[in-house]
Amino acid sequence: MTTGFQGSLLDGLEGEGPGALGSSVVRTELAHGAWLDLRRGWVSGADALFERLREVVPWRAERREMYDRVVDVPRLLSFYDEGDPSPDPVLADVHRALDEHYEPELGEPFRTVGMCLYRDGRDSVAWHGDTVGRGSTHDTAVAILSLGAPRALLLRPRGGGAVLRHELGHGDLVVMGGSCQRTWEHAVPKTARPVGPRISVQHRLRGVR
Ligand SMILES: O=C(O)CCC(=O)C(=O)O
Ligand SMILES: [Fe+2]
Repeated sequence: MTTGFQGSLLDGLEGEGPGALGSSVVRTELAHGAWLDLRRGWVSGADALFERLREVVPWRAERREMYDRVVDVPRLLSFYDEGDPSPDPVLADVHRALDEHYEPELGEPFRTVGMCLYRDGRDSVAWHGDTVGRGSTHDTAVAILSLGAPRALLLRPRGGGAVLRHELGHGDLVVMGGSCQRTWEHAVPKTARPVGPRISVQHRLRGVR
């Protein structure tokens, strides 16, 4: 095994790609008009897809200003803008399947694909909402495919309240919808546990980052 995480033995037997969505998607209504959809094990062949993306995606390290210092962003990033070709045919299928399921509800397709590579437990994303652009004022949706080692996605209401925790990995789909980006925050915290790498693939609507 070269992936550094424990892949499922069954993974890939049914062929690679997204499975059904439909009634296999479990929606949880959250407070303040937010909702969260979860579809475990949505993409089969997730190990192979993970390996290909790790190879072919042009991962970038970024530095950001934090208060009076410039710090390393603790994860690698890549961004595919509207119209950019997908780096992998399975990801193109994923995008199509998301649109088939969600466009009737959202009234528009997913347009951009952001990717994060969490190299190990020291990589993370701090509490935030995806509020650059429309997400700060309008309902939106962010659909995230998780590949590789499971990591916790945390959610908390902005006004304070209990933290929700979902371990995501290995082909799981999570979709944050409704007011989630402006009324809740999410994070992938660092962990001291020895964990392998994880890739998250975030699909967003036009004008949302
Ligand atoms: O890696 C994830 O699942 C979340 C990433 C995220 O929140 C973001 O890039 O805005
Ligand atoms: Fe985010």
